[in-house]
Order: sequence, then structure tokens, then C-alpha cells
Amino acid sequence: MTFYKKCTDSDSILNKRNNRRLKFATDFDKSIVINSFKIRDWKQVLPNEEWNIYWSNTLNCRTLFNHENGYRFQDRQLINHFPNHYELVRKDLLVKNIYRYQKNLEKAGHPLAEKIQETLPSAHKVTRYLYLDFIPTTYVLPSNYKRFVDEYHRFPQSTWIIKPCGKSQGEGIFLINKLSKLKKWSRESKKCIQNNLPSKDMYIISRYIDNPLLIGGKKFDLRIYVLVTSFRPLKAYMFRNGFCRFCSIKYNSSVSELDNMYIHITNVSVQKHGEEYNSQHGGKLSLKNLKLFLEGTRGQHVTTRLFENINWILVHSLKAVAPIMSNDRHCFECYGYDIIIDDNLKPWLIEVNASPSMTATTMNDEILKCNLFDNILSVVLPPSGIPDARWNKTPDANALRDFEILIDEDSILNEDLILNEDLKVKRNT
Ligand SMILES: Nc1ncnc2c1ncn2[C@@H]1O[C@H](COP(=O)(O)OP(=O)(O)OP(=O)(O)O)[C@@H](O)[C@H]1O
Repeated sequence: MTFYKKCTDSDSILNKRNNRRLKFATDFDKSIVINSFKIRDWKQVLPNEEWNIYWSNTLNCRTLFNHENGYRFQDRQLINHFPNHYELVRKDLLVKNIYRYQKNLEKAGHPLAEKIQETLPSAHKVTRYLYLDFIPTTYVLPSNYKRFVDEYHRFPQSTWIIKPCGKSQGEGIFLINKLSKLKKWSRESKKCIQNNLPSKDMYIISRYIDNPLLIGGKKFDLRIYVLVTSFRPLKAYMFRNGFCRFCSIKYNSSVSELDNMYIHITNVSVQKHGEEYNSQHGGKLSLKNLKLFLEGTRGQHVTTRLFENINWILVHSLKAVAPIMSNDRHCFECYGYDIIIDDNLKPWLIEVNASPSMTATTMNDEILKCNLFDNILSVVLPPSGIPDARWNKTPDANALRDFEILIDEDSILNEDLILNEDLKVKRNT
């Protein structure tokens, strides 16, 4: 793909003066994307023509930012990814970046990195971060195979989930509770030189959350959309209308059911092939209804605390990657967070997606995603409605619509102050 023509500033000003239409390009033939622009009277053009917003796939975005390409962004152009978004969304890198964030805070003696010792029901003693323990213990295979084996022997009763780093939609995922199932990695770990493998040959193995919160006896996870308009300073917004995705078969943690993905994997792409899948509601429940259900069954205080803890995870996963993100001012990105809540109402970060699906499986889904897309445009466009990378990215309260501010570091100046504010929030919850 070539990206030669640019939309110059003077062009755009001319467009406005002559009442010519703003232009968008997209790699997706999705009505949700295309209609949201057309409703705003934007004109669709090809990616290699002049555009003001390019809703690209991740590969074309990276190509555009590749210096060899020679493409120069103009002020009136925006694009929907950060060039190295993979630091947050590739499974192995997300884990690596969060572990590094924890270690750095610990080395600095920061109170956020406080640790506690716990005795598990199995009588094992474990030390964990008090505030930063929000991803299941994870190892990269094959490079961390030996470290995984040590952990496996410490907790031989645990179940583990293995996921290919280069795949999505539940593809290639399986659960194990026996080391013998990992012979392939045992062999490869001996040959492997760390980090030399392409991501398609890498896997992560994570402790399986085997005590998920169940509703109607079924496991579910949360899909929460987070829009980031800047990493330094960090400016992020959470979409209020996230949803839960349910498994179609009742949860059962017995070993004989470990292979049954309709019990364990909540992805719609997996569940829709099951006999029990309900295409009316698509196995989905809105976050608002989840909140109401939990307030009714568990009480308001613990529900509020759960949702504060979810916000905490969103903010700190972003802080973990913020220092290494290419913070290009032409970029914004909407991430799809996958969170699982366990039966102690502790939320766990499972994964972050860079290109959350813009395909709708039900009517409600269609409404939600159209609304999401339109709200994204509302937040990333300045009050003039014309893309402007020089804008201070501080939307009016009205422009936020169904987004709420997760964090805006512009409003707090000093880094220590920000972290201390975090701690104050955490201690209060
Ligand atoms: N550690 C875990 N404990 C319990 N369940 C898990 C765990 N990790 C993943 N799952 C389940 O497996 C599903 C798929 O995992 P994940 O989202 O990481 O994979 P994916 O194939 O990349 O999916 P996506 O299409 O969302 O990117 C999750 O939505 C969740 O239901």
C-alpha cells in the first residue's frame, strides 16, 4: 500500500471555507465505521488519497509510521492507533511491561509496590503486591519454561491456560493441569534463544482463574472499552456501556471438562458455535445490568469497590506502558479490555485488544457499537469538528457523551503527586 498524498493544512482550511467535506479512509468494510462518518457528512476516500481521519488496521498504521515510507502527517490528520500499540496488546509484552512497572516501583521504594504475605488454603505461603496484583501469574513459552516448571511444582493442583501470542478470538487456547501436556515446550526451551522467536511461535501460560464469579451458574468476562488520546500526559476515557460475555454452558471446574471451551472460554467467536448459544442476546449482558445485579445480590458498597478496582487496573496497565509508547499527537486508540471477576469479587486483567470488533452480533450490539464509534469521534475531535493534532485534547464535558474520564494527567502536574493520589484512592477503597 502507498501513502503518498497528504492532506495539507491549507487544503483543510480551504475545505472548510469552501464548505468542502472532511474525508475519512478505512481498511474496514464495516457499516458501523462507514456510517458513523457518513452521518457526519464526511466523504469516504481511499487510504492513498487525502484524508483527515484514517481508521486503519494495525499493519497499515505501522507502515504509515515507518520512516522508510517517507509519509509525513499533517496537523489536520488523525489515525486510530499508536504505532507501537503492541506493547499493550501483545499478550507477552503486556505481561512483561506490567512486571517491569511493578519492579520499577518496588526498586524506587514506592508505597504502591507494598507487598503482603498470605497463606493459601493449601497452606502455601505466597508474597504478593498489595495494590498491583492484577494479572494472573504468567510465563512466556518456550523461553520461561523452566521458571514455569518451578511454579508448577509449587502449586501442582493449579490449572493453567495456554494462549498463542499471535492469535485472537480464542483460537489455539487450551487448559492443562499436567506438565506432561507441555513436552513440546520442554524440548523447545532447550533450543530456544530468548526473544528470538517470532510472536506467532510464542505462547503465554497463565494461572487459570478457576473460581470465576458465576451468574446463572455460567462464567463470563467483561469487555470494557478504553479510549486513549495521549500517553504522555496520560489521557484516557472509559466507555460506560461495556458488557459481559457469557459462556453458553454452566461452569464446571472438573478435570474431565478442561477441554470443553463452551465452559471456559467466553469469546463470542467460540461460543456462537455451541448448541446452547442464544443468538437473541448473544450471551451478553450490559455492564449497567451487571452492576444492578451485584448491588442487589452482594450490596452496594462491594459493588462500588469492585468497579473502582476495575478502573484501577485500567489506569495502571496504561501507566505501565506509557513511558515506552510512541506518543504521536496524531494518534488515538480505543482498546478493548478483557477482565474476569473471581468469586471474591477481585477483578483480573486478562487481555487488551487493539482492534476491538466492529462487527455486531445482535441488534443491541449494533446500537452499542454505533454509539461507541460515534462517541470516539466526539472525544477525539476538537470543538471545531475538524481534526487538529495541535489541539490540547481536552474535550468539553458534553463531548464526552458516554465516556467518563479515567485519568487526565494534565490536571495533576507532578509525577509523585499522581502516584500518591492513586494510593490515596486505593487506600480509601
Ligand atoms: N487466566 C485466565 N483465567 C480464566 N479464564 C481465562 C484466562 N485467560 C483467558 N481466559 C478466558 O479465555 C478467553 C480468551 O482469552 P484471551 O482474551 O486472552 O484470548 P484471545 O484469543 O486473544 O481472545 P480475544 O479475541 O479477546 O483477543 C477470555 O476471554 C477468558 O474467558
